[in-house]
Amino acid sequence: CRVKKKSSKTPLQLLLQYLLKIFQKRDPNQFFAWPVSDVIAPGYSSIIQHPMDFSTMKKKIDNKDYLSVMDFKMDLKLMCDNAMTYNRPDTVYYKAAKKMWHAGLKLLTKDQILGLNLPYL
Ligand SMILES: COc1ccc(OC)c(-c2cc(C(C)=O)n3cccnc23)c1
Repeated sequence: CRVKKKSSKTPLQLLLQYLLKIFQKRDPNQFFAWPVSDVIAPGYSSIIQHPMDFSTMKKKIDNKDYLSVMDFKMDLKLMCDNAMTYNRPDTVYYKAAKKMWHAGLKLLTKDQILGLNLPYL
C-alpha cells in the first residue's frame, strides 16, 4: 500500500515560507539566492565562517530547524552581515545587503507580523 507522505506544514513553517518569499522578491538579481562560491568571490570561504543564503534558509524551514521567527531573523542578519563583511561599501552586494537588512528590521517585528492577514495567525 502507498504510504501517504505527510507534507502538512506547521503554522510557523507557513509563516516563515511567506516571509522568505517577501525577502526573495527584494533580491531580483538573486545575489542571495544561492551560496556564494569562491569562484565568483575569491577567498570567500576563508573570510566568511558561517555562510547563509535563501536556499539554505528554505531548507532550514522545511527541516523545522527554526523554532521561532527570531531564529529566522538571525539567519537573515547573518546573510546580510556576511555580504557587508566580504564586500566593500561601494559594491552592489554591500548596498543590497544593507537594504535587505533594513527591510528585515522593519518587517520582522511582532506588530508587523501580527498585522499580516494570514489565516493561520
Ligand atoms: C553577478 O551575479 C551573481 C550571481 C550570484 C551571486 O551569488 C549567489 C553573486 C554574488 C553574491 C555575492 C554576495 C552575496 O556577497 N557576491 C559577492 C561577490 C561576487 N559575486 C557575488 C553574483
